[in-house]
Parts: sequence; C-alpha cells; structure tokens
Amino acid sequence: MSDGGPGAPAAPGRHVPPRAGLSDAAEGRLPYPVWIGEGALDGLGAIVAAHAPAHRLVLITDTTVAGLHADRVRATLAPIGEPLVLQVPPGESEKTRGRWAELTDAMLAAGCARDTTVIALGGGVVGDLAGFVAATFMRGVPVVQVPTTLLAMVDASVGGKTAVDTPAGKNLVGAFHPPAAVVIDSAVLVTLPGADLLAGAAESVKHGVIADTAYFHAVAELLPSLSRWRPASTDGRDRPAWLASLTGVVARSVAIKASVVAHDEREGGMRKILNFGHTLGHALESESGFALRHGEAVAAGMALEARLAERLGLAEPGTATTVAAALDRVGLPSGRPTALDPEAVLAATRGDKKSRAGVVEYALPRRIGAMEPAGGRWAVPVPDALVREVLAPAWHAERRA
Ligand SMILES: NC(=O)c1ccc[n+]([C@@H]2O[C@H](COP(=O)([O-])OP(=O)(O)OC[C@H]3O[C@@H](n4cnc5c(N)ncnc54)[C@H](O)[C@@H]3O)[C@@H](O)[C@H]2O)c1
Ligand SMILES: O=C(O)C(=O)C[C@@H](O)[C@H](O)[C@H](O)COP(=O)(O)O
Ligand SMILES: [Zn+2]
Repeated sequence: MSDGGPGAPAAPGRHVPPRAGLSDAAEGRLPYPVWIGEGALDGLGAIVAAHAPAHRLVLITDTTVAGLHADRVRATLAPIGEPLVLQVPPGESEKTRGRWAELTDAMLAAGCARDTTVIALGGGVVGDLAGFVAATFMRGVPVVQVPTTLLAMVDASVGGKTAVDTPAGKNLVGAFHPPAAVVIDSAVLVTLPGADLLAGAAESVKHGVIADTAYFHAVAELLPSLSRWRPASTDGRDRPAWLASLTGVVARSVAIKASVVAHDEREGGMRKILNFGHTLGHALESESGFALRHGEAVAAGMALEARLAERLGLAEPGTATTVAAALDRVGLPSGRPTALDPEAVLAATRGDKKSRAGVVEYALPRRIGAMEPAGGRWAVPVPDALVREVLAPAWHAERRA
C-alpha cells in the first residue's frame, strides 16, 4: 500500500449538477442513489458533496486503477477537497485483514476522524476492502462506491456487503455497510481487458438466471463481443460498439440486485438467491489460489449448481445445458477446472459461511429466470454424493475461446 500524500479538508456543500442520470430502475428501491452512465465520474465531486459531505476525503484504490483513472477523480473532487490517496496492489490476494490494518493505520496517522468519507475506486476487491475499512473505521464512516470493473458495476458496488478474505476462505470477516452513493461510469470499462469484462458479465448471467429470462439471453448474446475486446490504449479514446449495450446491462443488473436487496438487506432469506453459483464458485476460486477470477469461478459454479438443481428435481430439464452453453461459447469455465481436486473443492465448501448447523447450503434455480424457495427455504443442503457426481467431469482450460 502506498500513501498519496495528506488529504486536505473537504468543503462540503458545493454542488455542481452531475452529468449522468440516476438509474430509474434502482431509484426508490435502495436508500441511496446509484448514478449510471458514460461520464458519470465527472459528477463524483458533486455527488460526494450532496450525499456524503465530509471534513476529510480518503480515496482507496489499487495501483492499476490509480494509474488509469485517479487523476480524473482528483479533478472532480478538487472543488470539495484534496483526498488522501491510499493505494494497494491489485488482486484478490490483497483483500486481507493485513491490508485493512494498513489502510486504517494510514487513516489514523493522517488524522482522519469520524467526519471522513471513504471513496472506493476500483474493482470488487477495492470495493469490498475499502467498504470494510469504512464500515469499521471509528465504528463506521460513509463510503461512496465508484466501481471500475464490470463485475463491480453490475454486482459488488450495490447491496452493502463488505469483507476481507482469511486463509480459511472468502469474505469470512466483513460487515453490511451500505454505500452513501454509487457512481458508475461505464466508459471506464474500455480500459478493462476482455477476460475481465467476461468475468464481470458472469454475474449478469447470474442475474438473468435468478430473475429474468430475456435478460439472460440478451447478456449471452453480448458475451462474444466482450470476449474479443483488447484495450488498444489506456486513455479511453476507443469507444467500442458494445459500450452502449453494456451500460444497459449495468442498469438492468443493478435493478435486479436492488430489488432483491430491498426485500432482504441482511440475507435472512431471499437475498440468498444472489449466491447462486457461489457455494461451489467460492470453493473453486479459493482452491485455484485465485488463479480463477471471481466471475470465472462463479461461472463454473453456476453450471455445476444448475446440474445439482436438475439432479435434485428442482430445476427444469435443460436448465444446466442452457447455462453451460452460454459460458462455453466464450470459453468461460462451465465445470471444475482439471487442475483442481474434486475432494479439495468439496472440502472447501464446508468453510463457507453458507453453512447452517454445519451443513452447506446451495441457492438453486428452478429454470432460467426463476428462483423459488424449496420447502420454504431459499437455500438447501445437497448430499455430498451428488456434489461429487457433478464435480467428477473435468473442464479443460483448452476449451477457452
Ligand atoms: N460485495 C459484493 O456484493 C460482491 C459481489 C461480487 C463480487 N465481490 C467481490 O469482488 C471481487 C472481484 O472483483 P473484480 O472482478 O472487479 O476484481 P478486481 O477488483 O481484482 O479487479 C480485476 C482487475 O482489474 C483491474 N481494473 C479495475 N478497473 C479497471 C479498469 N477500468 N481498467 C483496467 N483495469 C482495471 C484491477 O486492478 C484488477 O487487476 C471478489 O473479491 C469478490 O468476492 C463482491
Ligand atoms: O450481494 C450478494 O448478496 C451476493 O451474494 C453477491 C455475490 O455476487 C458476491 O460474490 C458476494 O460477496 C457473495 O456473498 P458471500 O456472502 O457468500 O460472501
Ligand atoms: Zn459474486
């Protein structure tokens, strides 16, 4: 982690109207605004001033994102204050209690107090880590989420889950800490490589499976154009044909997630549907040593868990094949990668927090576009023998497009 220098006091109250629009779909469902649109980043300063005014601003980001987008963020924040900029190295292996300690120590050393707003600029790793810093710093200060990956735009930045990983597993120490606002500038996606776009789109595939058949097919149709994307330059001058469609995808995914979270913010029941693909997904992600991106692991987890749902007689026949076909077309994993030991994956599921009374639970679909409780439960136990059965066939990375 590096310190970008001391933050100057912010002057709350200056309000320049932001250029981007509020997501109609999310408005009214969440107790905080979600701004979505190309150029939304330029309105960040005004949004912070309006929704999270503070004496001090702390910008938490990773070194990759800082090099690409931090100058623009500093510029939009300039009228309200110079942020203390704290950078961590990129990657899931940085989402740790150690980084949390370094970040909170740096804030204390800089004299930050409860009148501080944290701005999380980056992918889901930064969002979860900075969100957890904000949730815990002096028992909680506001966080504004500014996602820069597709995954963080469609999923991680909304809903208030924050966490760090531990050696025992993913997201095991965390807090619910809803953001004060979310600012999504889809134009920053042009600097993201195709593989990261695809991994993010996997969470949108999930939203389609759990809530909207037409949306599932629309996302599946868009995947090939994302997989081919190679950022030619890092300055955002290229405007790919898929950008407008992807902005719509972000809005639809945020709306689906908002409608779930609005019903069950603390995951007492229905919110578990957002965990479709994640019981096995988290196990695969951890067992790969994070060689698999989160979205890639969730892709494999969805294909495997859809198979479980069919074998249990919960899902319509053909559901798993439809999910796997959408993933296979672009080389997203649709099964257990050959290098991972099935027994180790099964064992890793037991460390997840989706266990109840020591039994691991799975949120399983009924068909593409629908999740319903089974026997009154949104997540159900699955016999180990069945999990072993779906984990048995290996998925070969050579199948990647
Ligand atoms: N809190 C939630 O509800 C929630 C939901 C889904 C996922 N997550 C978490 O999100 C994490 C995964 O997030 P991710 O996929 O965004 O990974 P990530 O944050 O590691 O970002 C992926 C890579 O993209 C780089 N990057 C970010 N923005 C960029 C840009 N605009 N241009 C170029 N490079 C850029 C990053 O530096 C990083 O190297 C996991 O830890 C997962 O558990 C949380
Ligand atoms: O917001 C939610 O709820 C989700 O489950 C979204 C998931 O995509 C995300 O990966 C989440 O962090 C997983 O939840 P966890 O409670 O299993 O850590
Ligand atoms: Zn996820």
